[in-house]
Amino acid sequence: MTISIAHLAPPGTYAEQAAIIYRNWLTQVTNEQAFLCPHSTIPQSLRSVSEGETSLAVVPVENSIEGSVNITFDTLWQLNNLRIQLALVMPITHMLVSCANDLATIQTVYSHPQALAQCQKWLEDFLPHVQAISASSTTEALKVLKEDITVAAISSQRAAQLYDLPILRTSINDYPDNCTRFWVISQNQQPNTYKSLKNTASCTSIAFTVPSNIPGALVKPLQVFAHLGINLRKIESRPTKRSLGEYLFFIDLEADIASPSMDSALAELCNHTEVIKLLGTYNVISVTNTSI
Ligand SMILES: O=C(O)C(=O)C[C@]1(C(=O)O)C=C[C@@H](O)C=C1
Repeated sequence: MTISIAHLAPPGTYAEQAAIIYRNWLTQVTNEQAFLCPHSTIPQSLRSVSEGETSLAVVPVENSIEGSVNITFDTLWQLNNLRIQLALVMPITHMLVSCANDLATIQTVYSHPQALAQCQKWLEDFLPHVQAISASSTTEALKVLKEDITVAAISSQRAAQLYDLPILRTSINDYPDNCTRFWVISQNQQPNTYKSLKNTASCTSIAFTVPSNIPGALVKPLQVFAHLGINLRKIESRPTKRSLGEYLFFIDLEADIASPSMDSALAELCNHTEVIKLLGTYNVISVTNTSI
């Protein structure tokens, strides 16, 4: 079987880098060949898995400076047949890439909105008068840089090398320990091939809506976890998009779905939620750590 892995295009994105790291691991442990499938957007990457065009997608979920990648959460809620297989935490070090000789020449900086936000203070301090323009990825604007020395992009060192472009400033992210969490997503009902080798998962992610906008509507589902001693790692709300002030909730829990306490929690949660979706049970690994 040949495995295909969808990720955000074009070449050089951080999502591609995460997909390459995951592919190398997969080939090493399963002996299966895997190839990368670039897609123009994160929703397109996820839809390609949902529709069976690709086996897997590697998508960004959360950044240590800027927080959640909302489009990933919104798309996962909309598509019903996807499961998280693994989480990868990857260090992110942004470069200012440009053919200009100095900062004074630059008039425009392009990057993905997440990357622009991760370098917001640096941009205010060192390029206060430039126009920051959102692009569909950190590498989208790199192809125009050789034609215009007034333009810069925020990208990775690997991307600068791939496009043979000079780096004007290194490590421009506002906090040095910047990192992004990616999820490896497959269709549900997959064998454990795509997961880490450990027998138990350290994390389970779910999403739900609550029955109505009444006092205690969110407390009740949260109390289920408190009573069963299940620790919450993260909670995120997103608008349902149906009406203003109506939310759905994404929760990461520190427990394997197969544990007895999670079994009880899921049964109990059905009494306090309107729609509930299991997003996956998986392990979290750091890509600097080779122990997956
Ligand atoms: O544009 C890219 O290079 C991406 O892979 C997207 C993305 C993101 O959406 O968070 C991934 C990691 C970084 O946090 C910045 C951008």
